[in-house]
Amino acid sequence: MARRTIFDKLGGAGNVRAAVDKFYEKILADPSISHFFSSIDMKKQKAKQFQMMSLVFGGPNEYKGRDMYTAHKHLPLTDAHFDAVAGHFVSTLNELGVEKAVVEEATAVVASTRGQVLGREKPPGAAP
Ligand code: HEM
Repeated sequence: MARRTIFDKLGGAGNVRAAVDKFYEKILADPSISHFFSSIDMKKQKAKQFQMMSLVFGGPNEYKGRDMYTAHKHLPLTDAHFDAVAGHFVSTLNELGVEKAVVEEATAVVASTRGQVLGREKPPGAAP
């Protein structure tokens, strides 16, 4: 039997899209982080986030955006910002009724991006 990816376990593209919508509603309603998105085109951002989530969750690889280091290096982000975003991600999946083990697996993938998002780690293959 083929390995089931997190993308499949979440229920495929429709659910991942629903998760992205809910996730952004939470981010935009959170005054500790919403200002980072004030001049961002959320339609494009959601599309990129969808592609990114599909990719990290083992779904179709259609991600055309920048790596996580390059996408965030101009932003003064702290661990608190990262924790806020990661927290909204977990509550989104919980509210959608995603199984606990799948939430944990998906959260571990998001957690693995912390070093690059906060500028501490460069992407693989980057100049030192
Ligand atoms: C938790 C892990 C995170 C992931 C997986 C993630 C993912 C992404 C992706 C896929 C993009 C689009 C990249 C591109 O335009 O090529 C992006 C851009 C962006 N992210 Fe994140 N992000 C994360 C954390 C954060 C945090 C903590 C913040 C701020 C609170 C943030 C704020 C932004 C902003 C403002 C942009 C747009 C940058 C621009 O176009 O100028 N992200 N992120």
